Amino acid sequence: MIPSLFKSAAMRPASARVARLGMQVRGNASVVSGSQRASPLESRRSTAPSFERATFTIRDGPIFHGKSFGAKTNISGEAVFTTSLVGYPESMTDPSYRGQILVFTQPLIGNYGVPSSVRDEFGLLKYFESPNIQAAGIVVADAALQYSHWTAVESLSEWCAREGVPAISGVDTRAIVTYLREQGSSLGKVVVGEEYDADEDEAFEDPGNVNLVAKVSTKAPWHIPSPVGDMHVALIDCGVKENIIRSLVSRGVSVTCLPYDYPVHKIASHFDGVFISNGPGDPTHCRTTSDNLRKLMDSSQIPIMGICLGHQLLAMAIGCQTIKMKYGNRAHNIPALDLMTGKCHITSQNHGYAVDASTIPSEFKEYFINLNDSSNEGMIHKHRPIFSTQFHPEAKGGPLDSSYLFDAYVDSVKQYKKTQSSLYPNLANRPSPLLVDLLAKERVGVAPGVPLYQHPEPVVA
Ligand SMILES: NC(=O)CC[C@H](N)C(=O)O
Repeated sequence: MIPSLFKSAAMRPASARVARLGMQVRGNASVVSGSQRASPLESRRSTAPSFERATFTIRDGPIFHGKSFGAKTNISGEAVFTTSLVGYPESMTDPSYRGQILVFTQPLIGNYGVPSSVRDEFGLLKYFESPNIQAAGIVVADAALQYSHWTAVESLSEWCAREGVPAISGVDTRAIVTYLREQGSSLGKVVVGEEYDADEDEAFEDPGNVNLVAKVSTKAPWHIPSPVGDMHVALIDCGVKENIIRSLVSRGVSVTCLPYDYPVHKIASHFDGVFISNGPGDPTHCRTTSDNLRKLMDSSQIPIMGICLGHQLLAMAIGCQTIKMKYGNRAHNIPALDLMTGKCHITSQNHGYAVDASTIPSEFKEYFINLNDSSNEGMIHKHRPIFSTQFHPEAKGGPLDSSYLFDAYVDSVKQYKKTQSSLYPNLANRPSPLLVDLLAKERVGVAPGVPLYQHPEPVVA
């Protein structure tokens, strides 16, 4: 029962909230013991390794006791939850999760193992969204120690340990998520091995204070050619997912990935389109990018598409405000209504910020809205080929409902290229050395004459 003294969740002290969630309260911190919980798979395994104890602690909130099944290291970050049922390799390697401790509501994680770093016909990672795990740590109810899938090469536990990412299992993720939904996304900490002592607490690091995009964006431009078409797009890499690049390259669009703060407006005339990727953290850390986009839209009619952080940055460029959501939207089944067609699409999402739709200026209109919480899901220019979505139309792990948006973008890129080629025949068939020299001229990072490398190598943490 909620004590009548406290009118809203926000007014109740942590201990009252914790008691309501069915946790044991000790002093001003609560303890949930998961050490006796064994997953059915673990109990069937005859050579089950022994795991160290670990705790997951929410700042000013409960402590959950479980066991470590990843790297023996301690981390702190923003605790967020995803309700996705599948796709943990894709989610964990999504650069938008950088700095976040990812709590899975799906109770059993790891049962199909972890695939290899094999690349596809375009040289892109087939099963991951970036070369490394990006989430700071993971929290699951049960971690499957036995796994089975034809693509699997190692267990979730081995992968986390190899990548230096702590992971905790045997905790009540239902209680964690209930807490995060009531309190909002909170800072959290995973501590492995030692007995957690709330009195000797180290500071909780807030990734919201850091420009995470600067950490995940490419440091120098790189190029990936499309074998099936002659269009060419400049992609502002704020932490791009492999499947966004694949969605373009497979549709005949060669992609040059640029650092997030690259002055794209200065070189836009050499491209047929501009794309702004997803990425981690608070969009207001990337004002250089939104300023560049403003200059781009003022000086060119080039088609533009943005996804997630890309949507937020495009919105900032046209004067919109962004807001931090209470606990964000992270799932593969969120309904978004297309306001142009009246059709509802089931979408994949991973964001903690949103565009305040009331600040969208009159030359744009709202494109999609979220049918769960009515938040903004996209915007579109009334006359020009510019649009962006908060959800992920490229969605690796699915659903594919909104992949038609890439077709729409590529159509506008094709159209623009045709118009530009007839207006400026000299710009057609631009050789790539020109591009390298051009990129070098605008920004240090690429030496003239040196070929652009094809794909960044995995970064060893
Ligand atoms: N997936 C993304 O691009 C996330 C965008 C932004 N970092 C947010 O949390 O809202």
